Formats: sequence, structure tokens, C-alpha cells
Amino acid sequence: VSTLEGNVDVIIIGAGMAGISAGKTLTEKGITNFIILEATDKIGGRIRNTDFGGYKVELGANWVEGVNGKELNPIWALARQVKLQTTLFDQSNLSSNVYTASGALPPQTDVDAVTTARNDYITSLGESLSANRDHDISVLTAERLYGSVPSAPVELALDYFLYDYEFAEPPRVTSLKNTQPLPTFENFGEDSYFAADPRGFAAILQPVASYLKSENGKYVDPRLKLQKVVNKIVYTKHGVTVSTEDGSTYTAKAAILTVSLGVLQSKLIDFQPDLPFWKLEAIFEFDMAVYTKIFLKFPYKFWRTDNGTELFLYADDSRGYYPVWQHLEREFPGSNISFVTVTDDESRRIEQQSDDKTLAEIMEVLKSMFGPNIPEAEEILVPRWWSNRLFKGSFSNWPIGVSLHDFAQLQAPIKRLYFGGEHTSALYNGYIQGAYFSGIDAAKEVVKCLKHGKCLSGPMKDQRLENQSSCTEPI
Ligand SMILES: Cc1cc2nc3c(=O)[nH]c(=O)nc-3n(C[C@H](O)[C@H](O)[C@H](O)COP(=O)(O)OP(=O)(O)OC[C@H]3O[C@@H](n4cnc5c(N)ncnc54)[C@H](O)[C@@H]3O)c2cc1C
Repeated sequence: VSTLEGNVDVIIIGAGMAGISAGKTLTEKGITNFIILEATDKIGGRIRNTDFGGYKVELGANWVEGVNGKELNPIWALARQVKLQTTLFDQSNLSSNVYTASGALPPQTDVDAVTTARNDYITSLGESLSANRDHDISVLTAERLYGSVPSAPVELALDYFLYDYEFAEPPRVTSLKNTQPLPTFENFGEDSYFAADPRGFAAILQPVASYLKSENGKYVDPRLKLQKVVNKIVYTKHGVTVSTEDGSTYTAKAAILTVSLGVLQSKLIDFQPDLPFWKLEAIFEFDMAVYTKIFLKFPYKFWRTDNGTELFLYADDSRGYYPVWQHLEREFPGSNISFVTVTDDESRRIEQQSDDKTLAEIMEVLKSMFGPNIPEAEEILVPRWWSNRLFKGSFSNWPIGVSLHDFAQLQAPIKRLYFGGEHTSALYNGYIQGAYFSGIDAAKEVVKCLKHGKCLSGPMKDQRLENQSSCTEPI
């Protein structure tokens, strides 16, 4: 039985950073008759923490990436506004902190020099592809062009750190033209800050969500509707009807859909009519990558804790096997917590096996790195972003083969259905800042439509850097 719950101006679907920033923009532009439908029981989406071993750890986003550059990253501004506890991410000593199956290695200065030179070449090749409007190649192709492709385990571990650790997919997959250089670091700066705050990284959402009524730190605004899983969207030239799994139906003049790319690629939401082919092509062409931080708590620490050693690498014969480690001694002294990051196929493999099996694999790796006498971990936490039907992965990655024109279709509105979310930000896809800007952009388009009668519908022209929102086909 379906009950009509309300008729509003706008329905925002998803209360992650994109949905929350869309609501803020609507409010600023004078549209307040909107609702936000969110499937989980809280706002924040992929900015989400949990208690582990007596501390607050971040299951999703953890770093403000892109700080201390020519422009101010809005996420860094928010972090400062709420006085978020952060530490500068220090990767300068990484090549002195590499382990293999036979223990610690001497500093990898030679490999490090080759890796740096190759990376410089790759970045400038990426720049010239964009400048000359040349066709795209993969990061791996660029490595081949440089004339030295990483092959030994230590080289592969450093290569993994440079690319997979950032994009969650290997160089074979990742577009060179659209990731090198990366606008996040080009515009906002090379530095990143690691969030470790007892309130959780999600504290940065508070200033963005301040238009929602709250009491004692809890949102009580009736427009925010939690535990509402949208499963059907009917969209026309005049409005939308949105249904949820609990049988509610809402109508509005427009909707802003901010669910992840992974959710769009799944069948969770039934669109009526079906999304047009140009939209589906863009959705399926882009990649939803998987990035997993596995947290471990030990009775005591056995890793280095001197300055600048919080990051360490494990160079297995198999690339990407429990490769990048970070301890939390700086952030949480005495916590004895460390975490290891895996991505892509390894993430999917690990999500499908028991945590006991994963723990056994990790203990075997750690024993080969640090010797047989280390203590067993007391607790393990394995986030499962890929299996979760409300996310289906961690963040989007720009794969080889997706042109700027294709990308523009990801963001293009159709009739009264608008699209936001990190995967629709051409400059900052994958990052919190991408989600933030995408919510603003989508909301501005809705305002143009509802207040000024300028309702545009895709497919869109390729205008990456200028006006992302202009469309070719007015309704
Ligand atoms: C493990 C991990 C590490 C990351 N690390 C970083 C980092 O260090 N720095 C960084 O900048 N970014 C990082 N990111 C990416 C960053 O978290 C995202 O880019 C950003 O939070 C996405 O925001 P969003 O609003 O676009 O999407 P989401 O946060 O996914 O919000 C969408 C919302 O829609 C809801 N939803 C889904 N389906 C439905 C439905 N059918 N009905 C109703 N609601 C629905 C979801 O519950 C969710 O709350 C990381 C992400 C992950 C997972």
C-alpha cells in the first residue's frame, strides 16, 4: 500500500555531503519547501565513523586532500571552522619504511629516485595530453612510454602507493589525461590532513547542515526523513514522484539524486521511464572503485613509532596484497591500533571471506615483516563498502576511455530529475569536495528551473571547466 506523504518543491535523495550541500544552496536561494530522503539512520553517507578499540575510527573518508595550495579547499575551511582534530599526512619517509616477506629493507633510495622521475614524466605527459587535446591513455601506458615499468615487489609497492592508494584502481585502468595532474592537488595544494577526532570526520557536515533544525546535537527537522530507501522514481517534464521501500510516495517539482555511482549501476532504483541510453552509457562507463581500510588492535605495538614512520609498506610478490600500513600512535597514543589499506579486487575478495580468514592472512604477513614473536591482534574491523547496497563501492575513478563529453552526461539533468554526488564533479570526482560542489551545482540548476523557468535537460555539451551546467536541449 502506497501512501502519498507530501507534495514539495524539491526532493533530495541521499544525505551525504552532496545532498546536504544541495539543501544548503536551495535554502540560500529561497527554496525551503524540500525534503531529504536518506536510506540510513544518519546524515554523512561515506563520511562515517565507528567505535573501535576504544577510539573513533573512520570507515570512509579520512583525509582532507588538497591543502596549502593556491585556492582554499572548502572542506579544509569546514574542518577549520569546526576545529577538527587532524594531523599532516607525512609520506616523506615511506621509502625508508618498506618490508618484504623477509623483513625490513634498507632505505629504498634507488627505487625511490626512479619512481619519482617516472612520476614526474607521467604528470607532465598528462598535462600535455590535456593541453594539446590529444586522446587519452592509461597511466600504465605512460609508464611504458617512460621506458621502465615497475616489476620487482618493492617497485610495485611504491607504484601501488602512488596510484592505487589514491584512485583505488591500478594504472592499467586509470585515465592519464583526467588524473595527472589532479585538480584536487593542483588547485588546493599538495598536502593532506588525516582526520582523527572524537566527534568523527562527520563533524564537518555540521556547518553545511545548519539549515536543518537540531536539538541537543540531533537533527529533528521534519524535512530530513531517515531510513527511507528510495526504490522508484517517476520523472516527467513537470515533476517527479518518488517512492520508498516502506510504501511512502512523495511528489515534487524536481528531484536531486545524489546516490553513489555504484547505486546507480545497481538495480536498487527503478526509473520510469528508463534512463535514456546516453545516461546509462555514462553511468556504466565510469568506475566505482573499492578502497578498504582494515583496522587492527594489538595488546602492544611492535612497529616503528619514531617521527615520520606512521606509514609503512609491505612489498609482497603479489601486487596489492596488504600493501599500505599506517599506525595511529600520533593520533591516538597508546591505542596500539594500525590499519592496512587494500583496494579493487583484493577489497572484493576480502569482503567475501570471513574476518577470521582475513585476520589469519594479515597475521602471516605481519609475522614475515616483523618476525614470529609479535602478538596476535585482539580485534579486527573490515568495512564492506562494496557489498553494501546503499554504496556498492567507495568512490568513483576516471577510467581510460571516458571522454569529457561522456563525463558531462553523468551530471546532465533529464526532465525534472537532477544528478549530484561526487561522481558528477568533473574536477573533484572521488573526493568530499567533489560531493560538496556537485550538490551546489545541481541545486543551482533546480533553482534556475523552478524560479526562472530555465529548465534544461541533457544530453550536455562537453564544457568541463566552464559552465558545467549548460545543456543542449531545453525542455
Ligand atoms: C573508504 C573510503 C575512503 C575515502 N577516503 C576519502 C578521503 O580520504 N578524502 C576524500 O575527500 N574522500 C574520500 N572518500 C570519498 C568521499 O567519502 C566521497 O566522495 C563523499 O563522501 C561522497 O559524498 P556523496 O554525497 O556524493 O555520496 P554519499 O556519501 O554516498 O551519499 C549518498 C547518500 O545516499 C544514500 N542512499 C543510497 N541509496 C539510497 C536510496 N536508494 N534511497 C535513499 N538514500 C540512499 C546513502 O545512504 C548516502 O547517505 C572515501 C570514501 C570511502 C568509502
